[in-house]
Amino acid sequence: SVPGSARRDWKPVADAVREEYLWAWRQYVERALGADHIKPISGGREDFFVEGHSVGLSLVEAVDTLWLMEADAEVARAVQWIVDDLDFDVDAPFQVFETNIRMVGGLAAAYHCTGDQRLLERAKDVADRLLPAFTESPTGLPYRYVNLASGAVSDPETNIVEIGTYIAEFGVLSQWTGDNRYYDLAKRAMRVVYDKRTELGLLPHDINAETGQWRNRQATIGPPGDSYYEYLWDGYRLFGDPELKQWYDTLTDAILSKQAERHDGLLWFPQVDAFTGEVLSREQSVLAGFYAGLLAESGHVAEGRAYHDAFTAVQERFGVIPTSVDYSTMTATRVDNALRPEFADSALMLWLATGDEVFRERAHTHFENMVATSKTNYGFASLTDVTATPPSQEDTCPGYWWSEQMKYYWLLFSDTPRLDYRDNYLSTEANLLRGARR
Ligand SMILES: O=C1NC[C@H](CO)[C@@H](O)[C@@H]1O
Ligand SMILES: [Ca+2]
Repeated sequence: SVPGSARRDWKPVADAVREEYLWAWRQYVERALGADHIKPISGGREDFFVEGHSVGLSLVEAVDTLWLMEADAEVARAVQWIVDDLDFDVDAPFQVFETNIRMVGGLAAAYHCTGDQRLLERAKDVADRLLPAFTESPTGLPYRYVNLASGAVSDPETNIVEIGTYIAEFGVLSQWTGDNRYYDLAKRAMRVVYDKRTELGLLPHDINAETGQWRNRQATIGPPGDSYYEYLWDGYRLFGDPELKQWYDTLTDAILSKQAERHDGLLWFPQVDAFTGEVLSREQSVLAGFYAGLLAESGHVAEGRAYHDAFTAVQERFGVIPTSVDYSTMTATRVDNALRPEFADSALMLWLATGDEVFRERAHTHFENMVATSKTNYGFASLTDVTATPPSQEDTCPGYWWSEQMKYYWLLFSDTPRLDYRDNYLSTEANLLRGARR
């Protein structure tokens, strides 16, 4: 670690993060309370899951972040809205994966931080409405959509992210309620996928939930492969399940030996044919950046550092990392960026794993560039073109902004007493499910 004298005082940066966040929260409460999204340029409201029916997504995503920032009056306001106005009895199909990581996860984190039993009840309520997607499936691979009121399921044409990103949220529900159904259904879906790995130990990413047949050949650690791998490790970390660790290690060894390559001295993870190993694409999604943190957390620190170095080169080139780049030419293949948090996610994970100040410096740049390009009238806006001067904004702010990068910056710079920095767990949506210090 850095000798005391060289260690920078990050408190002013922590104060700036908290000030920006509480300013954005005030705009949301005044103009869009209960909306899934605020429209940050116009101050309007926007639905995320179902057109015409918001379920307070940004508010639910914000609760644990507000709590970690010791904004207790704002926490109380948010909890009051959840108790009084949040209703999941909506006769419409909700995407099972997004509803889990955002709503189940957000409510579970709010309960973990506040201890308010009513929040656990709401987390269980919405999780129970998702279960038919698993129990109605002939293979155990969940359907993509479920009607929260009728339980009708739909869309078996799914992928390993939407099949395998449940065990963290479902597992703590099983732990906190004593009902193992949640854990067992989440783990079974992961096992079915793992048992279909190819001879090379790689996974394609698209699969039919009714037939169990792969629908593509490409393997990726980016979307829609990413959080399947993440949750194998997370399930082991949270619940000590040795099978999940064995599955994770087997797949990760295959990825590191067959799905990684050096280019201009930087480490990258191309898309490859899962059956032959042939490189199919050298495009890298900004979402793949989470993998640097996962590698570091799971004992592959050198590779994690090297992959974060690669994305740092992209951040240094573009200022704000484009949605995807071709790393063989370092050109943007998609110039937008929907306020994606992954670079900051893995910066926090790498800092926790190594104590190396360089990750706080990189995250500080990420924060400053985000404020400089996304801040607008009533909040922070996604960007439609990071290469424009100035970058052009879109009148929308994604729900994960309230849960992810602002929380990562706060934890990196504040040294808040509300987090156990040695033993904690943040889900793929940065929902705090372990390590709150009340
Ligand atoms: O796992 C996820 N994928 C996409 C979003 C962030 O880019 C967010 O919902 C979450 O981090
Ligand atoms: Ca994530």
